[in-house]
Amino acid sequence: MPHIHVTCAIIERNGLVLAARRSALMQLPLKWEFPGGKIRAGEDPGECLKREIREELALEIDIAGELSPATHHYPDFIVTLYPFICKAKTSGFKLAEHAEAAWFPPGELTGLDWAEADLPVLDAYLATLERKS
Ligand SMILES: Nc1nc2c([nH]c(=O)n2[C@H]2C[C@H](O)[C@@H](COP(=O)(O)OP(=O)(O)OP(=O)(O)O)O2)c(=O)[nH]1
Repeated sequence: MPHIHVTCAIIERNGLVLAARRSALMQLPLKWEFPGGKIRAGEDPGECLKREIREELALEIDIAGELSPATHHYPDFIVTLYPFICKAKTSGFKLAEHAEAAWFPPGELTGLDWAEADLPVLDAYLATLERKS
């Protein structure tokens, strides 16, 4: 069973969070995710994430923190997500791969149809916001 290692970005700006919807042609079609991608051999995870976000959304980010990695078993592969909390330098983005992306108030994120691996990541992120409030 393949095991892939994927960085993903929880990108904040002005109290909103960016979520992206996978295209119909991608694996896990039309599921919502935190954008990111596979870590290349020898690549620093933070650099991987900045590269992926630039490629997929033409967005520049700063990394502000990270959450614990989360491993999920899909029927045909295993993924470990490495989630980073990021700040976007600008609000505008340009879709290169995703079906759509949008800025959401954190409280609306749970209503999206997430890739299953993201559910514990989303819970952990929302818990960090609870602790801050
Ligand atoms: N980017 C991302 N991928 C996720 C998340 N949750 C989740 O299960 N995945 C899965 C979907 C994909 O099978 C895999 C990531 O692959 P990808 O296609 O986004 O990565 P990539 O851009 O490096 O792909 P590629 O260059 O090989 O086409 O991880 C998530 O929040 N973000």
